Amino acid sequence: MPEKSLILLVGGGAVGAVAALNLQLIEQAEVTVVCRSNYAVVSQDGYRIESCDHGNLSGWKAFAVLNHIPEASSSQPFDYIVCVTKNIADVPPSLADLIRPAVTPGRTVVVLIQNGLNIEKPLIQAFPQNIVLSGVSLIGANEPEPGHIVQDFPDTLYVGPFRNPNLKVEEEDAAAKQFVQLYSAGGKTQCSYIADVGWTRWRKLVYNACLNPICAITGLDTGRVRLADGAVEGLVKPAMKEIVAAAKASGYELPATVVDDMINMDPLTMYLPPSMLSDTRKGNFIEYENILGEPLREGEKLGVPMPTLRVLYHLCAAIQWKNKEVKGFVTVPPKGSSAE
Ligand SMILES: NC(=O)C1=CN([C@@H]2O[C@H](COP(=O)(O)OP(=O)(O)OC[C@H]3O[C@@H](n4cnc5c(N)ncnc54)[C@H](OP(=O)(O)O)[C@@H]3O)[C@@H](O)[C@H]2O)C=CC1
Ligand SMILES: CC(C)(CO)C(=O)C(=O)O
Repeated sequence: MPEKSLILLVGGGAVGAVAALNLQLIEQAEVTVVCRSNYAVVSQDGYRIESCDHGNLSGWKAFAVLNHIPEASSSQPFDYIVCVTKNIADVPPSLADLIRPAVTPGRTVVVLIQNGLNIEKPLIQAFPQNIVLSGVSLIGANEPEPGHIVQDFPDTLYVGPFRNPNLKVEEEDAAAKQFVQLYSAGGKTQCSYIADVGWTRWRKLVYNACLNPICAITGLDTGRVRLADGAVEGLVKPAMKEIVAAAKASGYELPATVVDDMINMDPLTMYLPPSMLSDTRKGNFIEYENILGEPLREGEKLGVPMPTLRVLYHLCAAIQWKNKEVKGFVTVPPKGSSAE
């Protein structure tokens, strides 16, 4: 019997719960899930999962559930820390600070199953001797109430290494392939190794940088955006074409059909709420800096005009600010005071 991989999965929400389930399916891995708002229900009753890949499960439990990040153990270090939180770059703590106590330098492989661009940079800077892997997920999953996970769209995960100049390419590739093997072992999901992480991320951004903010701002799911008067021609396609142009300027040629492919990716009548819409509906912070801000900054730096995305970016920034005020991260001068 090969030894089990010790996995800490941080962020036991919609995608994290399904990832934990996949990783623990055939007991090659011992998965400890770190939860926050759903900790009480998940630790007590387990997850209730309605999944197009796994069927209906009631009371599913990972090996362990925690409400804090554990300290790394010298005798039993984590082989992987799989990060499936929303990556909110403009709200502390940073992901690197969050997971730091559990990371064993030079040993733990950090896996980012998160949307967005340049998300690896702070992690490689914080953990220069650790391999950092990219996980680009095409799942459609939500958590309508704590511990209740609904997965409508099959889990397809593309894994590859973010290149860290301090490490050997062969070791990074081997770690990515090993993780693919672990994730796929249960046979319920599509998980593949993809060497070109940049291309995979830019391709996914054609969807996320455009539909996530448009849905979050309008309150419409992707089916309704497709039905709404003029939204696809006037908003979605112009935004997507700006991402395609920014990708090209960054050295990534995307397929000619990518805009239509992304618009039609989920069936219209699935009425899929992208993760950013789920967040605005719950009053959560949104991942707009990594999903929208970073590709916008990359594109504009290279001289690509991106007027649609710039407007979407500022609308998202205003939504984020509204939530920061609600949650006490910013305060406003008292009404009627002379402050500017
Ligand atoms: N949902 C989807 O269909 C898809 C999502 N993605 C990406 O996957 C990532 C995860 O998304 P998703 O699963 O939807 O997000 P969720 O909000 O459903 O889950 C994130 C989980 O992380 C928890 N969390 C956040 N911060 C901490 C912390 N400091 N300590 C412990 N737990 C924490 C959250 O807790 P709390 O509830 O307290 O906030 C929540 O349970 C994102 O990057 C998203 O863009 C990619 C493809 C599809
Ligand atoms: C595109 C989608 C729905 C999953 O593939 C996603 O990435 C999200 O909800 O953020």
